[in-house]
Amino acid sequence: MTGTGQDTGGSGQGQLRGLKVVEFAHVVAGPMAGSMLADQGADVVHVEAPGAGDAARAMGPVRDGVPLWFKVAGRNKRSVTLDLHHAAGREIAHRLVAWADVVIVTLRAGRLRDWELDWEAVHRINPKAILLQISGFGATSSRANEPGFGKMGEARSGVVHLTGFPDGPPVHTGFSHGDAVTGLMGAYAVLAALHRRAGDPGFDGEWIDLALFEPLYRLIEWQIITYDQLGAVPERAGNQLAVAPAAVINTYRSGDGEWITVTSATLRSVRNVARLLGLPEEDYATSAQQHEGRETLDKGLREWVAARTTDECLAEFARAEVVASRVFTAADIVADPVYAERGDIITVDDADLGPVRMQGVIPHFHRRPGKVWRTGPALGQDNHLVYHEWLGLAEEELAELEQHGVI
Ligand SMILES: CC(C)(COP(=O)(O)OP(=O)(O)OC[C@H]1O[C@@H](n2cnc3c(N)ncnc32)[C@H](O)[C@@H]1OP(=O)(O)O)[C@@H](O)C(=O)NCCC(=O)NCCSC(=O)C(=O)O
Repeated sequence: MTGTGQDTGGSGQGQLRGLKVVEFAHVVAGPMAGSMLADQGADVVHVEAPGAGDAARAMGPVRDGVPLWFKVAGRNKRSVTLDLHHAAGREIAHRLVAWADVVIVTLRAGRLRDWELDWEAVHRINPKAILLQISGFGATSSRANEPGFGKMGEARSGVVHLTGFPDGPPVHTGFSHGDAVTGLMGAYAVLAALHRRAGDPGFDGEWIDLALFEPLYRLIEWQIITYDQLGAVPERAGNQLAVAPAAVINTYRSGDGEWITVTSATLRSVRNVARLLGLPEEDYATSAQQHEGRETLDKGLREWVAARTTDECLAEFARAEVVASRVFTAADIVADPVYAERGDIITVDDADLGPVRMQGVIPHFHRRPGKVWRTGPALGQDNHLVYHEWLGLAEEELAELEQHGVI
C-alpha cells in the first residue's frame, strides 16, 4: 500500500493506513463503501458539490437543527467541495484521481462520461487506480444510465418478496438495507483488488462494477437453485425460512409484552428446546422428526414464552442452552452489557453536538484496530488540507477557485 507521507490528522491507524481513496459519490451506497475503508484507517476524500453538499447531510433525524445521521455516515472522512460542472473543477477532480489508489463513483453513467470520471478516463489518468462504480443496474446493462435507489435494488434482489407474512404485503427492512450491503460489498471488492495489486508488480488497475440489486441477490441463499431444480418459487413465510422451514425459528411475545426470537439450527439445539418444553426428547432425535414436529415446537414455545416474563424466559433459555434473544430496540442496545464489553458503542466529540454515541468500528482487529477519530465533517472542512497540502495547489489558486464557486 502506498503511504501518503502526509499528515493524516487523527487517522493513520488501522489495517488500511496510507490507502488513498476519493469518492465522487452521494447518498448512501457509495459513501458507505468509503466509510468502511475509512473506519479501518484509509484516507478517504469525499467530494461534494458546493452549497448543500451530499444530500445525505440532510437525511434522518435532527437535533437543534443539526442532522444526526451524517455524523456517523461521514465519519473519518475528509470533506472537500468541488463543482464538477466547471472545467476547473473537473481538472481538480482528475488530480484527485491521479492521487488516489481507489476511486469510488456513484454518479450516473452519462454524467461520469461527461465529467471524465468513467472507467476509460480514470484508467487513462491513473492506470493503477481501482475504480468502484456503483449503479442501479450495472455498467454493462442496457439500463446502465438509469437512476437507481437502494429500495429498487432490494425489490429486484428477491429479498422483499421473501420478507413479511404470507397473508400480508411484501415489506422492506427498516433501514437502507440494499444500500448498506452494496457499500459493504463494494469495500470487500476493493480489498480483493488490493490483494491482487499487492502481489502483482504489473498491476494495471481494476474496474469493479456493482449494481444495487446484486449484493442482496448474492445473499439470498437457496432461492435460485430451488427454482431451477424444483421449479418452486420461494414465498414469504413470516419468520420462517422460505421453502425449507427450520424446526425452530420464530418470534414469541412474552408475558410482559416484549418479543423474543428463538432459533435452533442443529439437532442438539432443537433437542434442547424439546427438553425445556417437557416434550419427549426421543421424538426429536432426527432431522426428519424435528422437521415433522416443528409446529408442536412452535406452539409449545408460543405458550411457554407467553406464560413468563422476558427476563425469566431469557434466563431459562440460557440455562437450557437454547439460543434466544430479546428483539432489541436502540435503547436495549445502549443498555446491553455485551455491547459494552465489546466496545461497540463509542463516544466521539462532535463540534456541533458535543459528545455523541454511535457504533464503534466493526469488525474488531486486535492488533491494529481501526478508530473513529472524527464525526462527519462540515462541508468543505478539508479543502485546505486536501487541495493545498496534499495536492499542492497554491493558496492564491484556492482563493480564486473559491471566488469562482468552483470549490
Ligand atoms: C442517486 C442517483 C439516482 C441521483 O441521480 P441524479 O440526481 O440524476 O444525479 P447523477 O447521478 O446524474 O449525477 C449528477 C448530479 O450529481 C450531483 N452532484 C454530485 N456531486 C457533484 C459535484 N461534486 N459537483 C456537481 N454536481 C454534483 C448534482 O446534483 C448533479 O446533478 P446536475 O446538477 O443535474 O448535473 C444516481 O446518482 C444513481 O443512480 N446513482 C447510482 C446508484 C446509487 O448510488 N444510488 C443511490 C443509492 S443510496 C439510496 O438509494 C438512498 O439514499 O436511498
